[in-house]
Parts: sequence; structure tokens; C-alpha cells
Amino acid sequence: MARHRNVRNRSYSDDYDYDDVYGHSVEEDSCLSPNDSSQWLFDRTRNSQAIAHFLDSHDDIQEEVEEDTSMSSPSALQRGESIDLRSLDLSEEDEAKLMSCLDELRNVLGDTVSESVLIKSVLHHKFDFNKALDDILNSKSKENTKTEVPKLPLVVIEPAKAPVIATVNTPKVIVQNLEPKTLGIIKGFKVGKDEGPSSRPGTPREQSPCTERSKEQSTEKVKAKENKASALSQYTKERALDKEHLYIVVIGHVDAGKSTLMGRLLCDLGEVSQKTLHKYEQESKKIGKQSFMYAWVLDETGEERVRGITMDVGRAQFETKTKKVVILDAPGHADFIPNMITGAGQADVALLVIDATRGEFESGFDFGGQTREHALLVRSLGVSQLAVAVNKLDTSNWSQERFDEITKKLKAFLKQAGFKDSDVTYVPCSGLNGENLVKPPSEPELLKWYKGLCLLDVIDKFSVPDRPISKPLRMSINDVFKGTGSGFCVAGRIENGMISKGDKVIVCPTKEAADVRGVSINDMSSNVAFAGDQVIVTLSGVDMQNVSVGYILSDPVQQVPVTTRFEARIVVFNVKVPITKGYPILIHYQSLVESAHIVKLKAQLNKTTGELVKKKPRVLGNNSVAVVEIEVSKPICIEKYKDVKELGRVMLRVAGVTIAAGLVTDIMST
Ligand SMILES: Nc1nc2c(ncn2[C@@H]2O[C@H](COP(=O)(O)OP(=O)(O)OP(=O)(O)O)[C@@H](O)[C@H]2O)c(=O)[nH]1
Repeated sequence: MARHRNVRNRSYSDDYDYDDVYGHSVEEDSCLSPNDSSQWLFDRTRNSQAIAHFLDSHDDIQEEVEEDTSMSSPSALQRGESIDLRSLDLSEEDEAKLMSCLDELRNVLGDTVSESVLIKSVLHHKFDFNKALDDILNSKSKENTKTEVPKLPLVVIEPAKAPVIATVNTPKVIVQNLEPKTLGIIKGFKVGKDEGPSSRPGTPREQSPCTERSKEQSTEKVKAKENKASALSQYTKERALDKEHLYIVVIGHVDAGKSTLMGRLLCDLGEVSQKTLHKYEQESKKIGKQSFMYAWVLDETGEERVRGITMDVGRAQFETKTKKVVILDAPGHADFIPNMITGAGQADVALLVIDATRGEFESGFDFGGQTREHALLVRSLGVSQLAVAVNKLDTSNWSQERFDEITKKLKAFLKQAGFKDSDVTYVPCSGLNGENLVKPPSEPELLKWYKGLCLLDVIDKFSVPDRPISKPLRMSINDVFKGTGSGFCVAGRIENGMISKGDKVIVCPTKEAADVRGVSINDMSSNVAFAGDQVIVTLSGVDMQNVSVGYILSDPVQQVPVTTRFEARIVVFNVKVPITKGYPILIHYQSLVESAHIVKLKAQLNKTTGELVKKKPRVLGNNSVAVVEIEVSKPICIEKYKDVKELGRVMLRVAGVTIAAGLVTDIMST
């Protein structure tokens, strides 16, 4: 039942216009059609290749010529020549050496020489960077002498100022007819800061940096393989006898009874002592809120208790027959949707709580309440399995008719939102009475018609998604706080890989190294944690002031990309003003909320087939699907959806309304 985030210190002023109408972000006519959702929304149960296929199927979308003239220049065409290295049949070490030499050559030559020429030269000179460069420059020089273009100035690179070139037995290298861009690259190279002492003019190198780096790279590859094998064996060792871990986010309209339902479930499972419950009963009575006594199990702060609403994500845990379950009780109030998104971003599955009271279901569903928005948000964030608790059915005397009326409406909507019928289970219950929660119903009226499972058994039946434990570490940070010992703590979810006590990690986007001093899962100290776990990690070696919510702990070698600009395929839910170039938005990404702009509308796609409809559309309206480029005000860590699904999704919000969901398709280097 740990809770660390202090929502009261967060400023929502940018995100929310309090005079605005809440809950109107997803109107009935702007929901995703089944076709849209099947393309756009990640389905954990679906073959991942299907999504990959979709992501890869529009690689041909390019900027139009007038904006991106480089596309037609010879260098860009040359850049486009790609050679499949596998066809060269090199050993792993040689492949790494080749890649390293190519990188070095491109640093010097930019895009002026085609990849095939570079590869040929590197292979010919047996990965000797200096010889390969010399060869290319000499032949280029000869070429240029043949085809003289007098307009461009002759550039002379003095050997003394160009360390690596000077190692070649040529006193002066004359480069003609180079484009200014290329000259800039050569100038940058002249500075030669990264060159070691052996690169001084005239000093023969014992070993070129290229060869050293290629060795390092091949060692890294071997290490990565070893890490993968050790991650798998460690996982088997640590978790073989353990129950599967499952994270459930509890969502639904404000006052649907989410906290009461979960509080009661925990009490009935014996997770809350009688003494504590008695205390809650007495204290809630004192302030005239006795009906909230079970909700107090999860609503822990004074403000939440006095106001009778959940503000931050409450956490608690319990066990079913086959699972260790962590519940994330999300706030229902529209003001706290960013917190709800944080909770949903950490969940495997969702429990949607519906208030069955006549008039209440309707206001939560029909009149722009949070039922629809929450369901759409979790689906867009990758959750595909849902249990629907038709709660407070005691207020309708356990009427089957009322239950059917509600489930019929929900089924139609959830299908539109992208949930498969077979992945959604409906359970009639009452959180306040404890009816049909942890044991079969006892209420005679309910017994007359309900033959299904109780809520606990429905939760037990959820399937746990695959955990990418052998991939490089990615842990998204959703809280930073001072622990009891030395160092400080970060809380969050491990999206990829594993983390152990004693590990070195990189805090991104600031790229500071830190040491892992301790790991705890669900408040229990542990030596190691794996993908899918929510953990608290104690860090040292980095200043707490330099670590923030929304940062990522990354593998030191295979680091998470950091950028201010990325491309995403978005589906637009509902916009009052159509999206145009320059459109300001807030990006919600894991726990991060960052201001951003849509800087390019690259293409509009067919909602059903995903085919290109229009290049560079001027506007995007409701229900459209498009490829856009987004620029964030500060550098953020982000992954392509096809690489790390959990870190490849973004939500776009404006003035407290979710206007679109997107999958990251490309990351621009900054
Ligand atoms: N009759 C009846 N009332 C219930 C039931 N469950 C909850 N309530 C009442 O509904 C009110 C709201 O309950 P909460 O548990 O705070 O609702 P919530 O969905 O967690 O609220 P937020 O998180 O603030 O959106 C309280 O007064 C509860 O006593 C139920 O099964 N039957």
C-alpha cells in the first residue's frame, strides 16, 4: 500500500482549464472503430508480428520535395544505398570492425562517398581505417581533377591540422569540389579531440582507434549475449516457484465505488486487520463519511479522505490462487487523469468499475463521464484484457434487467474501443456489501440468475503478458524520494530487462551514471527485479536533484534514445480545433507530461487499410489517422513502438482533453 507521489506538489495549471467541460474528450461519434483500433492499438494477445507488419508497411512516406530538397541531392541518394552486411558473410568480429570503420569514415567524409565504396575500401585494406581513408581521398582527388568544377574553391587541409590524414604518407591532401556541408565535417574532424596521442602527425599508430572500437563492440555483443542468457537463468531461478505477478489498474467514473470495492476485497481477504478497519470506521464516522470507510484503505491521505475522492494512484496487493496481484487504484475525477494515465501505463490488465445505480451509470457513460475516456485510454496504452465490475447493484435490488441493460451498452462501446468480446468479463457485485467479491454470491435475488465467477476468480483468470526480461534495461521513473538510508529512491516499473543490487545504470535523458544500492519489490527487499515488476530502487553516485519523474534508468551500454523530436502515427479522437502545423499539445508519456508542438503533418492514412491517403495534409480532423512529427520542449527518453512497446506510446492532450493517441515510429537525432 505504498504511495509516494505527492500530487499536491504537481502543477496542473497548464494541463487543465478548470472552467472547461470535463469528460467530453471522447464523444460517441469519435470512438475508434474496430478497424481503427485493431490497427492502432497494441493487443498483447495478438501476434506481435501483426503490429510490426503494420508499422513497417508505410516506410515509403516521405516529405515532399519543396520542403526536403536534400532528398533529391546526390548525397542523399547515395545515403539511400544500403548494403545487407549479412551478404558479405563476415564473422561477428569483422562485422563489428567494419561498422566501426564505416562510422569513422562517415565522420570524415559525410555522405559524399557511397556506402558500397566505403565498404569496398575498408575490406580491401583489411579494416585499416587510415589506409581506407587515404585510398578514398586519393581516388576522389583524382576524380575531381578530371571533372573540374571551377566555381567551388580549392580547399587545402594542412597535415598538421588534420591528424589522421597526416598519418597518411601524403604531405598535403587536396580536396576539391566538396559541398560546404562536407567541408564542415572535415573541419570538425580537424579538431581531432577524440584522437589519442598516437594520432599525432607523423606518429604511426600501433592500433587504429577503429580496430580498438571494433574490439570493444564485439566484446559488447558477447556481453549482451551473456547477459541475455544470465537474465533468463536468473529469472527461472528466482521466480520458478513464485506465483505470477499481475498489475491491475482500477478505473471508472468518479464515485463508481472503485476504492470501496478494492478496500472491501482486501478486508475480506484478510489483508487489512480488524483493528485498522475499526479505526477507519470510527474516524470516518467522526467526519460524517462512514460510507467511505472501506475506501480509506486505499485513499490514505487526509485530503482524499476529507474530500471523499481519490487523487493519486493508490496501491495494494493480494494473492489469488495462481497470482500475486498488485492493484493500482486510479482516481476517477477528470482533474486527475494524468495520474490515471500513470497508473494505466504500469498495468497489465484493467478493472472497469461501473455504478449500476439508475442515473449514475448514465451520467458516467452517456453524458461524457470518465467511463468512456478511461476505457479508451487504457486500450490506447496497451491494455487488452478487461474485467467490468457492475457495482452497487444492491441499489437496483440485484435486477438482472438492469445488469443486462448496462452490459449491452458497454459491450457495443468496448468493441468499438478495440476490446475483443472474449477479453472482457462482466461481474455483478457490491463493494459496500462485499457481495460476489471473494466468494460466490449469497444474495438470493442475484443467485436466481447469476451463475458466473466471483470477482476474485475473474482476476485469477487474467493471463499474464510476456515479460521482455532479456532485453536491455529500461525502467520508467514515476517517483523520486528520500529513503531512510543513504542515497535516495526512485520508484517505477521495469519495462525491459532486469536490475540487480550492485548494477551500474545510466539516468536518462541526463545520462549520469548511478549505482544501484538496493532493490525492493512490493515493499520487500530483493536482490533482483525483472521486466514487469514495479520496484523501488535505491541509487547513489548521482544527485537526487538531477533525477525527475519521467526519467528512465537505462542499460549503460544499450542506452535509451534521447531526443526532442520524434515521428508518431496518431489516431485523433476528438479535437475542437483541427490539428494544423504548429499545434501546441501536452505529451503524456509514462509519468512524463511535457509541452510539445506538432511540427509536421507528414501524411494522412486510410483508417481501415493504413494506406497513404494524402501527403502533407494541411489539417487533421476528428477520427483521422496520420503520421506527424512532434517536437518536445525538452529532451525526453523515448523508444520506437516496434522496439519497446511500453515506451513507444504517447497520449496527446490539450486543455484537459485527450485529443489523440500515438505510436512512436521514428526518433530524430538532435
Ligand atoms: N450502495 C452502494 N454504495 C457504494 C457501493 N460501493 C461504493 N459505494 C459508495 O459510493 C461512494 C463512492 O465510493 P468510492 O469508493 O469513494 O468511489 P471511487 O470510485 O473510488 O471514487 P473516486 O476514486 O474519487 O472516483 C461512497 O459513498 C461509497 O460508500 C456499493 O456497492 N453499494
